Amino acid sequence: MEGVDHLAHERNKAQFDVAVMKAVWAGSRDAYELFHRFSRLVANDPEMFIPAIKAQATEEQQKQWLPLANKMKIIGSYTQTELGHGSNVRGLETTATFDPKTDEFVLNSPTLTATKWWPGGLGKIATHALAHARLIIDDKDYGVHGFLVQLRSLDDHLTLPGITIGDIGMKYGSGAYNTMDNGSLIFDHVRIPRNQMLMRLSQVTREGKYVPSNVPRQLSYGTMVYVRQKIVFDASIALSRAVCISTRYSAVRRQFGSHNGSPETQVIDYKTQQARLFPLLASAYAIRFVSEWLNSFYKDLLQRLEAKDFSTLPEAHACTAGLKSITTSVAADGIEECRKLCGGHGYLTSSGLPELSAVYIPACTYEGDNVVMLLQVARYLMKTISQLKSGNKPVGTTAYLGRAEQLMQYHSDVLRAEDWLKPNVVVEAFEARAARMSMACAQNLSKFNNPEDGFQELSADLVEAATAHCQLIIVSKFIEKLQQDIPGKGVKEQLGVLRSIYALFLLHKHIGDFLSTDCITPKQGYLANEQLRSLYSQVRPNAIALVDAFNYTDHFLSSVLGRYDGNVYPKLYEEAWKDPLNDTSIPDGFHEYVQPMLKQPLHHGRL
Ligand SMILES: CCCCCCCCCCCCCCCCCC(=O)SCCNC(=O)CCNC(=O)[C@H](O)C(C)(C)COP(=O)(O)OP(=O)(O)OC[C@H]1O[C@@H](n2cnc3c(N)ncnc32)[C@H](O)[C@@H]1OP(=O)(O)O
Ligand SMILES: Cc1cc2nc3c(=O)[nH]c(=O)nc-3n(C[C@H](O)[C@H](O)[C@H](O)COP(=O)(O)OP(=O)(O)OC[C@H]3O[C@@H](n4cnc5c(N)ncnc54)[C@H](O)[C@@H]3O)c2cc1C
Repeated sequence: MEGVDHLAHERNKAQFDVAVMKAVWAGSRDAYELFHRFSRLVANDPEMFIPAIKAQATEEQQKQWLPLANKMKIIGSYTQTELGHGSNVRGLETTATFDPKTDEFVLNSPTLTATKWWPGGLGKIATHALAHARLIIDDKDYGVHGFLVQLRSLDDHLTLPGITIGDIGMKYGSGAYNTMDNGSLIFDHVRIPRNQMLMRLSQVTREGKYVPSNVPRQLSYGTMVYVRQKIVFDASIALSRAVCISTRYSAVRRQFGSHNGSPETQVIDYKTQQARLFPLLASAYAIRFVSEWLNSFYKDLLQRLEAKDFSTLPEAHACTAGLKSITTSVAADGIEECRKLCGGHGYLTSSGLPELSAVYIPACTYEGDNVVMLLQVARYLMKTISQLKSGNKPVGTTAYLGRAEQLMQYHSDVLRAEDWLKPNVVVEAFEARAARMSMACAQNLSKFNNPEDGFQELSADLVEAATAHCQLIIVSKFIEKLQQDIPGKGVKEQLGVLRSIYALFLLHKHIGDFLSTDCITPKQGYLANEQLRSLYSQVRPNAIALVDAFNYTDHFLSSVLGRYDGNVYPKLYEEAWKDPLNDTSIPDGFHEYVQPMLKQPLHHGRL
């Protein structure tokens, strides 16, 4: 039935002010208003190229290139990865050799594996590339630097001499990511003026002298820090979108449990459905709040960099790399779980979930493979621990390691299930687990003569320690969020329930870590699980309102199952009838191929 809200009875159960929760989810009332207006107007517009120019170009270069890029007079592609190397940026093979006679750089791809491979926009549309290449002067290799290279004519869009470009072909699934022209590029001695090397961090003079910067060389990786923190925000959108679909559908879908003609049970009332769905709902909120914090940390970093204060750069790298890894993995796995939570209909394109999954899963790989990113966090943790001996007091997200001695003595004092609702009880357990896992790695590393050998050998443990550290950050930031003044009837209470679900679900999932590090006893683990079950019951009446608070339009969700009005079945049927296969009752090829088979005479005794 059109116009009827089939989920109204669910919305009436809500015990909190949904309008206020919408503003909390959006970040502020203003952000909510803005999102509300614009989400109805615009689609996602991924940035690549422009942040890199801002980070790596001199002011003069920015004045020349940014207006062109902003006004779309040129279209840029962030061209870093090659066929042979993606994670190992220092291993890139493309060369940019300085020619002092002509005051130019000569870009060249010396091997097949030096072919640029993957950059978005490169295959068909980009006019320019921010190409990463090894700077060579007088046969000396100065490592990877960024160069602005024109690829195609601005008159007829044909590729310029010495440049071979193609699209790298179809990607996973048949979905929207295939509309992105990820490309391949070979340079054959392509010349560009010297001033097209991005020279904010280091310069090459007219005489061919390399002038290294007096700022950390890691600043050249600044674009990745910027994009990774944006990806954390995107993870909250992708996961919440899938959770919204599967929560609404779980309230509509009924299976079993009818007594004397009463309606069957809504699948959202099955405890197994709740135990799979509600941690994802809580994770969406948790990722949202940590992304809010990460963004403010990043803005603070930018202000410091302006003032030549580089002190928080290593932490910013560790946080953006680690949170990018954890949140994209949770979102990608969560989307797949949401598909399963919708049963068979979840596999239909019209559910919106297969498309969302196919588009989202590469987030675990692009902008840094998730395992490689966690290894970067582990390096940061090991470095922090190694500096404890010299009296360096860690700050920020590693401050707890400064209390390592105390945390090594910690034993949880939880006696009753409700004790697990206390934020300090949860934080202490997560801190102790993370500290003990990192300290154990550091201790094992010290047994190796060569630290790099040790790092390789222990890398699986190091990844787990880094995971524990990142989960501690997310739990802590959720708790800090709730220390803010949040108005609105019941809003803070609901967020408190979600915070506890998020933390206790992680504890349940990683119970092996908590037990093997002796932070909690098996009995305390059991009590945490008992508390978790009761939290699921508390979230149940609010589930629909909590996903309504994401404020997603039906257009944005693109899902028959996730419709706001819950009118699923008629729309599912209607959608199926739009399939071109249903345009005719007899399929193409039937008369040529199938009918002759059907008309073959049956021989006696055999088919
Ligand atoms: C249905 C419709 C649906 C619609 C939804 C639509 C949604 C669509 C969304 C689409 C978005 C698409 C976007 C795609 C963008 C992809 C772009 C890319 O992948 S571009 C390509 C991206 N490519 C990648 O991400 C490559 C990944 N690889 C890397 O990042 C690096 O090579 C590495 C870090 C792994 C190693 O590097 P290496 O040099 O060997 O490093 P060492 O270990 O030797 O460390 C040296 C020192 O540097 C330090 N440091 C390191 N990094 C940073 C940093 N960022 N900052 C600061 N510092 C950093 C490090 O801590 C260490 O410090 P210290 O100890 O000395 O103090
Ligand atoms: C959809 C998509 C869009 C992209 N867009 C762009 C773009 O616009 N511009 C651009 O330049 N690039 C782009 N990329 C490339 C992307 O950044 C790289 O693919 C990514 O950084 C991973 O690098 P890789 O492919 O070399 O993986 P590899 O490093 O080869 O990873 C393969 C396996 O090796 C493991 N591994 C690698 N190193 C280590 C290590 N040190 N220790 C332990 N395990 C390790 C990884 O965990 C992984 O399991 C894109 C990629 C995709 C999928």
